[in-house]
Amino acid sequence: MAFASSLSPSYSVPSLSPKPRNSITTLNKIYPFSFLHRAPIFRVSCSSQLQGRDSSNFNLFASVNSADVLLDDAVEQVRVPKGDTWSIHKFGGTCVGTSERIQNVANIVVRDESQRKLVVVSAMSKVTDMMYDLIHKAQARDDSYVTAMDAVLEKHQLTASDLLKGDDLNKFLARLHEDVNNLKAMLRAIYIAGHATESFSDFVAGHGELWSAELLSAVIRKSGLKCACMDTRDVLVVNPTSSDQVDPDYVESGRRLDKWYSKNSSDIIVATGFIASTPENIPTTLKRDGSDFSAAIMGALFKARQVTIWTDVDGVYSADPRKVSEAVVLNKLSYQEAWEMSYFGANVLHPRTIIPVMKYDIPIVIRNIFNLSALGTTICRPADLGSEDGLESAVKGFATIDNLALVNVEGTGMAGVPGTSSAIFGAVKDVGANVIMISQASSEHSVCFAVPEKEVRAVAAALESRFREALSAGRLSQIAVIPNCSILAAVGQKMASTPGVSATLFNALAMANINIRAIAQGCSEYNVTVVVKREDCVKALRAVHSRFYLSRTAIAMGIIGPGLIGGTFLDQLKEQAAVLKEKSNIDLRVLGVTGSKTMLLSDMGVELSTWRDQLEENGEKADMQKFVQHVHSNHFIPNTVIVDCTADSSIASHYHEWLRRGIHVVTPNKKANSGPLEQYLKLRTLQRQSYTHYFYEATVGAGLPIISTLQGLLETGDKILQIEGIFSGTLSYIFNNFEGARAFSEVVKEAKEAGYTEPDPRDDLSGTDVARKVIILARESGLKLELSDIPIQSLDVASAEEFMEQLHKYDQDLAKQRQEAEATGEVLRYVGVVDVVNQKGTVELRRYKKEHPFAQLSGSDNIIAFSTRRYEKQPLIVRGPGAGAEVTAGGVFSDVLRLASYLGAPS
Ligand SMILES: NC(=O)C1=CN([C@@H]2O[C@H](COP(=O)(O)OP(=O)(O)OC[C@H]3O[C@@H](n4cnc5c(N)ncnc54)[C@H](OP(=O)(O)O)[C@@H]3O)[C@@H](O)[C@H]2O)C=CC1
Ligand SMILES: N[C@@H](CC=O)C(=O)O
Ligand code: NA
Repeated sequence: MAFASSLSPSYSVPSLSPKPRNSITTLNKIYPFSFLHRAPIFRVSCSSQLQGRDSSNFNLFASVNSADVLLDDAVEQVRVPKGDTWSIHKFGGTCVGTSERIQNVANIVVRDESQRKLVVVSAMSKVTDMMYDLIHKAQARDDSYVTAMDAVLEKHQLTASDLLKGDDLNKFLARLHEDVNNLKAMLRAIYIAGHATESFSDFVAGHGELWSAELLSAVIRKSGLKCACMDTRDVLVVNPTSSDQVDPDYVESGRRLDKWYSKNSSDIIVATGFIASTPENIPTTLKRDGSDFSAAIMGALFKARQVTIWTDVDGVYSADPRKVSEAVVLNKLSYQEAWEMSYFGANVLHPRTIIPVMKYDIPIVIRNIFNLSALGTTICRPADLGSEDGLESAVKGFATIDNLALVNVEGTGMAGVPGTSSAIFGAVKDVGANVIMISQASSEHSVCFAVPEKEVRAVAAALESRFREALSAGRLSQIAVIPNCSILAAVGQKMASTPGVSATLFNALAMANINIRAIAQGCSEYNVTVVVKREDCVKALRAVHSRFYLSRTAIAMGIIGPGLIGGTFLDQLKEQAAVLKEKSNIDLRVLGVTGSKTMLLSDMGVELSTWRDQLEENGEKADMQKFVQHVHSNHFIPNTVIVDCTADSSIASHYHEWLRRGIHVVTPNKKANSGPLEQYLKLRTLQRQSYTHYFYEATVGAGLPIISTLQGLLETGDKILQIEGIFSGTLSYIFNNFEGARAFSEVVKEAKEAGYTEPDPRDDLSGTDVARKVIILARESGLKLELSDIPIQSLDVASAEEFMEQLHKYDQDLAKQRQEAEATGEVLRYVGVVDVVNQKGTVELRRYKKEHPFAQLSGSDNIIAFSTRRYEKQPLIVRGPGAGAEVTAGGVFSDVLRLASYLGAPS
């Protein structure tokens, strides 16, 4: 028979009768978790349904122990040359997807300088799916299986014609045709029966591997090297288990390997991945990730130097790079770390593929076939991890699982009642649900566990039915379902021995304003698992990733109002950003800049030396919603701050919403804190209740420490009596320079040109700006005042421009007032007073003796005197320039750095 001759003569036709199940029974057995290399810790392997997402992982540990002995025996027995001489490579379907790629694989194998090489190869990409499709079609009595078979034939014919010539090509094509004819006959039988057994399917599907192995070995032989092709069904013997897995029969496989090698001895072997046979010689497969498993088993049987798994990614990432664009490729992972990462959904090796090589400390290297310059990730024993990584790598990676629900079973009747957990999880098992994590506080008042969202309804119903009596008797108070949850797991070998890792993790989550719904940490300490709201999951992942892998503190910034202050702030940031990153580990990224008409958005950070040109040339139409959305969520940095450098009340009215969304706000804009009292109080209440920060130092005295001084006094229990001062840089400048024959209007223009005035200078000259500052300080001191409670003179001019043009009208009146003051040895000063004792605020033009500190100012100086219970006789005085681009932008900048330090940056 053609297919029999193309395979090993020892094969029997797949049997239609049920196969004997010969799995290793490990349930309900206590076994030491021996490979931890630590004090003995015992894990209890209970019912597989209760343990986790892929419950078989846990039982694997038990299998290791039983299989250990067998593997040892097998390896002992194998007489083929073993040890450091062999290197194992595994190439997946995409690596051999085209003729060029197969040639590339052959080149890699030839270049490998190891003395002996065994190459495990998968079917060409898509071929396994095509083969299963043939079977489905035949089963469904769909005639098109014939043309589908021809398509598979053509694919391999074309590939072979590209790669081989002459005899080599003819030999391959002859075999291919023979196989296809046999497969057609077999598919015909399936078509007639309308049914295919699992072994029939496995037999048909496995041809993809046979053909790619034949092709690759022929291509390697082209380079003059001897290369044998191994049909692994002649060697690998496995026992299917009940959980859609197989257990290798190492002893029998070793025996068959010896037999095979005695006939096919070669220093290069290309072996089929994925396929194997049962002890009865019935073709089967190694199931999911089968080719990786084939490579690992071969690695163990040959006691290889290394197993290299070739794939299309640079290695194992510290987090899913689709979710965290700054995820890094990990150089090294321990077997246990790789295990945990894969368990939590990272695209690493399936745990079972690690077991055989782990037994002999054989490193597995994950490499990218499309990027040979990437060194890949080495998965090895903990002792080989090295210590070059430092403290931060106590956590190696983060993984997430979405679409979960938490179930919380709560009640006083649970405490001290043996069997409660068993009853809960027994009910869960009965509905076939898979428990992903469990958490129970030691008070025993509640047990909380996570299950896939799609299973939670059945779980809740089962629990309600199981505990109906307890619920009605009040022994259980509730069975609550918390939907829309995700799991975030931090994985790392060194977590066990590094204090403070959990604290750092939880702190990063708190700083990103993420609420943790449940926590679990197994005693292995290889992972800490938290449950968060699904909508927070990516943000949480980015927050913890950035905390452990990026700078200590990464902050995404959105700058609104790149005018005088905003622009100067961006320039200061440009000068200082690198120093901050290097010295203080603070990464400030401006992801957006917006004015009222145009905005500039960037995913990785606006180039700070060219932002003005970029905004002008590439700016898009300003859209505040899009701007905030971009800065806050469309990136990899967990912390966001919006820096509002406008004087706009409508921008200020967004602060509440931004803070509520976890966006920090820094601003020199006085509108929010001097606007309607009710909104102000709402804002401050929200700020105090959350971990979101709102800093506004530059609203009073520009960069001078006025707000922080007042807050310091109040927080340390001092009692404010009065705050009196010259709060306007503009007016200070004007009165400091309004001397001799100079016109008032001329001095005002100078103040405007120096950048001291408000965007609308009428605010300065009318006293409104000072009144706003008085209100800000009054409210900070606890007074509930509105701006309208402070009488100021209103100016009756249509626009700021018109006002500046008509300034000369004020010259005469002010010149007169000044002369009157001078005549009595006094100067004019515009002062603001917060009278905390009498709960009122005032602004007015006052006269001061020339010796008075308020008369000693120069330039745009502000001077603010705090009279308090502690500073009653001599007030605490802060003095210095209180307006201007550099000092104000500096004040804004230092608020941003204060935020960074609140978010964990070193102080
Ligand atoms: N100058 C100083 O010494 C001090 C100033 N301050 C405060 O700093 C803030 C900025 O002042 P300054 O830089 O001098 O003012 P500018 O007029 O120079 O800049 C204001 C900026 O805000 C932008 N803007 C205005 N409205 C909006 C809006 N609705 N949406 C987006 N952007 C908007 C403007 O953009 P566009 O041009 O596109 O309209 C402009 O870029 C003010 O609140 C001021 O009180 C505080 C302390 C001292
Ligand atoms: N225009 C203001 C600027 C600071 O708040 C002033 O003159 O003080
Ligand atoms: Na200030």
